[in-house]
Amino acid sequence: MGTGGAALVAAALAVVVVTRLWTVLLHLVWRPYAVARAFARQGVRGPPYRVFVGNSKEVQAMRAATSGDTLDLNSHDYIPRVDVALRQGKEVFLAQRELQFIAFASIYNVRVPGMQYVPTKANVRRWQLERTVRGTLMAIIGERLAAAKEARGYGSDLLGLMLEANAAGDDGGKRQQDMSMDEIVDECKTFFVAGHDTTSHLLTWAMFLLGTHPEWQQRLREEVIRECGGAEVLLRGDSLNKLKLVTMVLYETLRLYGTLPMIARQATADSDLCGVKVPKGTLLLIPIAMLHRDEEVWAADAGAFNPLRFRDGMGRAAAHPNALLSFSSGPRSCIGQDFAMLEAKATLALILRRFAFEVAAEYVHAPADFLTLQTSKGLPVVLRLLDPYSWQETCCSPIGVHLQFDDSNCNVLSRSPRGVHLRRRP
Ligand code: HEM
Repeated sequence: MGTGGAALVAAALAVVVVTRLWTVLLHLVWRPYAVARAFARQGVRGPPYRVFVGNSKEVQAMRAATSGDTLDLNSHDYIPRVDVALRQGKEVFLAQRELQFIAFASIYNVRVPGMQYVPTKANVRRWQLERTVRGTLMAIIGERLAAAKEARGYGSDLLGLMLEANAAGDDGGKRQQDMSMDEIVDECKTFFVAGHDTTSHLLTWAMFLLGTHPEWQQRLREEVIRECGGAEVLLRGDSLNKLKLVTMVLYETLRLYGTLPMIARQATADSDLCGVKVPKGTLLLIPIAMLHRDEEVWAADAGAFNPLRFRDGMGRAAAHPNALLSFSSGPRSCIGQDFAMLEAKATLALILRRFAFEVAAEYVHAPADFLTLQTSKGLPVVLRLLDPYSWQETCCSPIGVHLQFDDSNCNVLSRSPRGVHLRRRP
């Protein structure tokens, strides 16, 4: 290559480097400061932004400071434990009563652009897991495609419908509803994650609340037996739909211990949120758990377990009909909410018909936010078998169980005079 060629390559490289540098500066310096200034002018303030780390360090320090705290069993105020940034936001929120939302420009982990491509230990593990997930899903899809070739069809479930949409795209003309294989794999991943942990945590927290409120547990048991019959009767969808008290308890569980304590939305255009100007691209964190404890919306007993607030339905439980945000709201709300509620009702009905239960003494009440709201060390409960005729406790010894609602994650920890102990696999 001549001198001219080398100069050309160097110039091209320089253009690429300068463009990249400009983008990095824009994202890491100019934009965060501009957004923080824009919000500050409107009265929404937080700790000052620092290049690269934002407010992550403050958030991490505050989370670390509260991680050892445990709560009283009657306290449902885990906000300071799981999101101390929200507590700080609450101060801003309260100080600026006229404002209707809190904006956070910080995220917990520092995100350096391009870092996701660096083979760090965590990234290598992530890549491995992604390969495994994709491989497993593609194997399932492969079986369906093979079955379809034998003219047995794609199946009538969600995967079958998506594969049909994929095949429809094979005839050349692309339609809006056609799906690529990558889109199908992504949808499957979403459903695996969104459809499993969420319901299992809802059930765990419902068991916690019923285990600490025996009077409600008994009311629910009576309702289940009245509407669905005893343990020997098969559960039916129509009888599950009649379980009003169970539904009320599940809503109250979702309010106090909703699986997703916070969701995020990005402004796709410059917007006006109740008088606060939100610039395009701003990431807004919606602190669901905190909103669910707002006394102006949920009444003075917002911090207490009171399923009766839902006696006239979800829409009338609070000052705003859409106040319960556990499944989010609007066009991107949870697609599986009816299914989740039915699943939870059926599981609770099965348990309530067979067992009386209480939270074991060794339980540590320290809800933790690992993307979903979880118990820190499982939920040890003591189950007492009920006599199927009298609904009284039998004379069998109680069984101590670590509940996880996921048998693939449980194993027998020990057998003790009190029964079998199960614990989550590491
Ligand atoms: C108690 C159980 C559940 C809770 C609390 C819950 C909560 C939520 C929330 C809050 C969202 C919105 C997330 C966001 O916008 O960032 C969501 C979305 C979603 N959920 Fe659920 N969910 C539950 C169960 C399920 C189940 C059982 C399924 C599937 C069978 C499911 C599938 C989905 C899907 C696919 C989305 C994404 C919808 C979209 O983006 O358009 N969820 N869920």
